[in-house]
Order: sequence, then C-alpha cells, then structure tokens
Amino acid sequence: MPLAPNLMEILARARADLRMGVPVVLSGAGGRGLLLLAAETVSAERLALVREAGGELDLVLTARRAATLKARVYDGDLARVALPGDAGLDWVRSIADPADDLAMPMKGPLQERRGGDVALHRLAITLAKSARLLPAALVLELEAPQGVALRENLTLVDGVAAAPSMLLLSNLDHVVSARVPLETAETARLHIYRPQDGSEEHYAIEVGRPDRDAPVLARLHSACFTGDVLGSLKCDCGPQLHAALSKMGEEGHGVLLYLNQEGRGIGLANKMRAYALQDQGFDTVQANHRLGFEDDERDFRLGAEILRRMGFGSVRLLTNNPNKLAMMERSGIAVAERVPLKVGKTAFNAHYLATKAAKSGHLL
Ligand SMILES: Nc1nc2c(ncn2[C@@H]2O[C@H](COP(=O)(O)OP(=O)(O)OP(=O)(O)O)[C@@H](O)[C@H]2O)c(=O)[nH]1
Ligand SMILES: [Zn+2]
Repeated sequence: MPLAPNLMEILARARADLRMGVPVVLSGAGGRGLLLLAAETVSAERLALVREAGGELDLVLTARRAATLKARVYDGDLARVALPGDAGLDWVRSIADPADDLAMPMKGPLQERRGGDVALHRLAITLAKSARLLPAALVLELEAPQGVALRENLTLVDGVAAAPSMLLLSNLDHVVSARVPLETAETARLHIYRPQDGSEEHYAIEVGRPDRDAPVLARLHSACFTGDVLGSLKCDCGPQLHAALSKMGEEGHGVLLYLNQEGRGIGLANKMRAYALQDQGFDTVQANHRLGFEDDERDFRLGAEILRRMGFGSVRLLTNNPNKLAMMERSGIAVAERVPLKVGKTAFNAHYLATKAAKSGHLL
C-alpha cells in the first residue's frame, strides 16, 4: 500500500513549509533544481545560511511587481533580480513588499537575470501565491536537489510534474451538512466542502430544497472578513451577503456559496497590505498590482464545481460581475439570468465601486 504522500499532498506540505519560513526544494529538468524560500517569511538566520552555501541567489518577482520597481522583465510574467553581495533581510523585504515604496522610491540599481529555463521560478511564485504570501521568492540554484533535500530534511517537489498539476482544480470532499436556521432564511442548511489539496474549506448555504432541474437562485460570495464580519464600509460585501440570503429567504429557495477566497484570492494579510496602499492613494486595482498580484486571483471554477456536486446545472446568478457569468458558462453551469445585487453603497466605498466598474467591468 503506497503510504507516501502523492504530488498534491507534497505541494500542500510545501505551502505549509513556506508559510513557516522553511525552505523547499524544487527538482527540475536535467537533474538541476532550486532551493526556495518565501521572501515574506525567510529569517535572517536562514538567509545567512543560504548565502554561505554560495551560488546564484535570486529574488523572483512577478512582472506586476517589477513594473513598479522599474525592473526589466525578460521572462514574460516573471522577473529575476540578483541579490547584491551585501543584501540582507531588509533589502529582500523592501523589494518584495511595496509598503515603503513611496518613502523609498529608488530601490536600485537592480541587476536583472536573463536566460535559462524559468519553469521552476514560475512554480515558486505559484506556490507563494497559493500559500497566500507575497508573490516573491528567494531561490538558489542547486546542482543536486535530491541530495540537499535528503541531507537537510526538506520537502522535495518534483517541479516538472507539479507545474501542470497546479492548474488543476483540487477534488472536493463533502464533509458534513446540518440545519442552521437564519434570521433571513429559517430553512437554511450549511454544507462543508474540503479540498483534498489541504487548502481552505468552502461552504454552501442551501435555502429550502431548490429544484435541481430548474435554474437556482445562486450567489457566489467570496469571503470578506472586513465586510462580512466587521461591517466595514470600504466595500459592499456585508450588505451583498445579507441581501442575497434575504432574497433566498423571500423566494423560499436558493444557494449561497461562501468561498474562502478572501481579498479576491490573495488572502487577508495581503488584502490589508492592499488597504494600506489604498491609504497612500492607490485604487484597489493599482494596489493589487503594486503587491505583485493580478486584479483578481480567484478561481471561479470552484463555485461551478460545488454547484455541480450539489446537483445544479443552471443558475439565476446574483452578481454585478460579468467575469463570474462567463466563468460559470465556461465551467458548464448555464446562466439563465443575471440578478443584479446593488446594495451597500457608502461614502467610503463609492470610489472602490467606481474603480471596479471602470477597470474590472462591473455592471453598475
Ligand atoms: N484585493 C482586494 N480585495 C478586496 C478589496 N475589497 C474587497 N475585496 C475582496 O473582494 C471580494 C469581493 O467578492 P464578491 O463580492 O464575491 O465579488 P465581486 O467581484 O465584487 O462581484 P459581485 O459582488 O458578485 O458583483 C472579496 O473576496 C473581498 O474580500 C480590495 O480593495 N482589495
Ligand atoms: Zn468586502
């Protein structure tokens, strides 16, 4: 019986290691590899140890972050910057994290690396993003990755096999369901879905017992701790959540998916970094880019998959976001109707909503 972890489980370990600041080894084509550390969590001690090992030590950034730093991009969506000989943790953090960009506008000169195969570098960034860390990775070229992983007891990822598997949606297990009568919908039941890749669980709130053969009133709601729980006025999430449940309560049927994709998929810590940048005058899209992220890092296939698992094939989707409609259709869930959800506009979020309309195509 094969008890050893499979590739997906090794990737989950790698994400946990990166979050703790533990290095991970990626093996690549031709027997070469990379030692990988997340720029956000690496400690001064580990950075010093990696330096002592000698060899080419680079900081891998996304092209988005490179644009702000005015670093040259030779690898499409990635840039590689060589660590200067005297660079310590402060240098790494200030290149990776835009918090002090305005106070320190000239972070250079940067020496960009070019040439060679960057498949493992790309995997490094994907791993940092999926660990909900800043998308910046410290990498050291290794000639014998297997040996290093064994000697140092580090997680070894087969980078060649892992890269395509990172594009797949993890299988979901249905864990449990129970009745949770809500103020707005007394017949609600909560279903828990757990991805097999060790990432966060997602929830489905089913109101009534919707007909599986008719389009269901549905909402794909991405988690917003600040809006949903704290009642933040910076966005419209809390009022949208409650309005959607109310409408389902009134109609007697519906399904709300509560997807743990906080901050449009960048995680709460990065969302708060984006908020700090918004306090410096950047809008919601610019803030994501300065951090090195795309405007929206969510995987909406997840919502379609949960709906399918619940037996639904078509929806009346409560949303103002045309990307959600397109993604539902692409993932095989028919959108019979878009039901607008315009609630919760405040003096604090008017600019945010206007930016989403102007830059992300949201329907006003
Ligand atoms: N990165 C980032 N995320 C934000 C910001 N403000 C809100 N969010 C997140 O944006 C997401 C909003 O989710 P939704 O309301 O489901 O989606 P939407 O794209 O606005 O579309 P609809 O509400 O369906 O029209 C949540 O995950 C919030 O945490 C921000 O300034 N930056
Ligand atoms: Zn919100």
